[in-house]
Amino acid sequence: MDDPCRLYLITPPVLPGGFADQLAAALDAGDVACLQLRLKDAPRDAVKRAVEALRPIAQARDVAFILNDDAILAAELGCDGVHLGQQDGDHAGARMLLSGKILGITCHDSRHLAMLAGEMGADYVAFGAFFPTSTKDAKFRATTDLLEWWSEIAEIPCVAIGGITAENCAPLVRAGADFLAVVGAVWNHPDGPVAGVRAMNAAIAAAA
Ligand SMILES: Cc1ncc(COP(=O)(O)OP(=O)(O)O)c(N)n1
Ligand SMILES: Cc1nc(C(=O)O)sc1CCOP(=O)(O)O
Ligand SMILES: [Mg+2]
Repeated sequence: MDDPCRLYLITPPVLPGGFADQLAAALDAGDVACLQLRLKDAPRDAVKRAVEALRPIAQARDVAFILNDDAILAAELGCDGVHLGQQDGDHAGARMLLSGKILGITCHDSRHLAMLAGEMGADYVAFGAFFPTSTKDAKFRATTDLLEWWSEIAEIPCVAIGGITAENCAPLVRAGADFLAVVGAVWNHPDGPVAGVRAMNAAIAAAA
């Protein structure tokens, strides 16, 4: 049997006050495979301080701590890996720098980019956006046939991202997504992030 689909949590783009406590409670609320720190446009020092505060919270719970965009900082600060987009520098260099750590690569809606990422040694490929999202101005739209195709031909896990919620995730799970990456479904959940993690886990389990 295939490994079950799991939740991949990404931080809000700007961290609110008291975020460390919110994060600990969210990670204690249910299964979370990875936490990605994604602070767009924050100065390097602020990212560094956030890694130092949040990495121990994730790692103490066996949640892989992934840094967005910056392979050098990820290596320097003891992160479990890095997530790189197509404009985020040298993927092959990051693979060498972070040997033994997790390297995830954004592949948008592209089979070609996914094949290249796989050949280069990525630990996962990410496809998206699957749904409209207010978290970022997503320029690409992916569909479930991409997840079905990738699951058929590749051993490397795939992540689905973009506008995913407990209400709309079932087709992605059934199409073979190994991970569902979310921001808003957890941090903007009307009943708070603990309820968001519980709702996502319940929806993933129900879809499987
Ligand atoms: C798991 C995951 N998938 C995709 C992305 C998007 O990465 P990128 O295209 O580099 O865009 P930014 O996140 O840097 O705005 C991601 N971060 N995580
Ligand atoms: C960071 C990111 N990358 C995307 C892509 O399509 O590559 S969509 C996205 C935003 C994910 O946030 P939410 O779960 O709130 O939609
Ligand atoms: Mg990026």
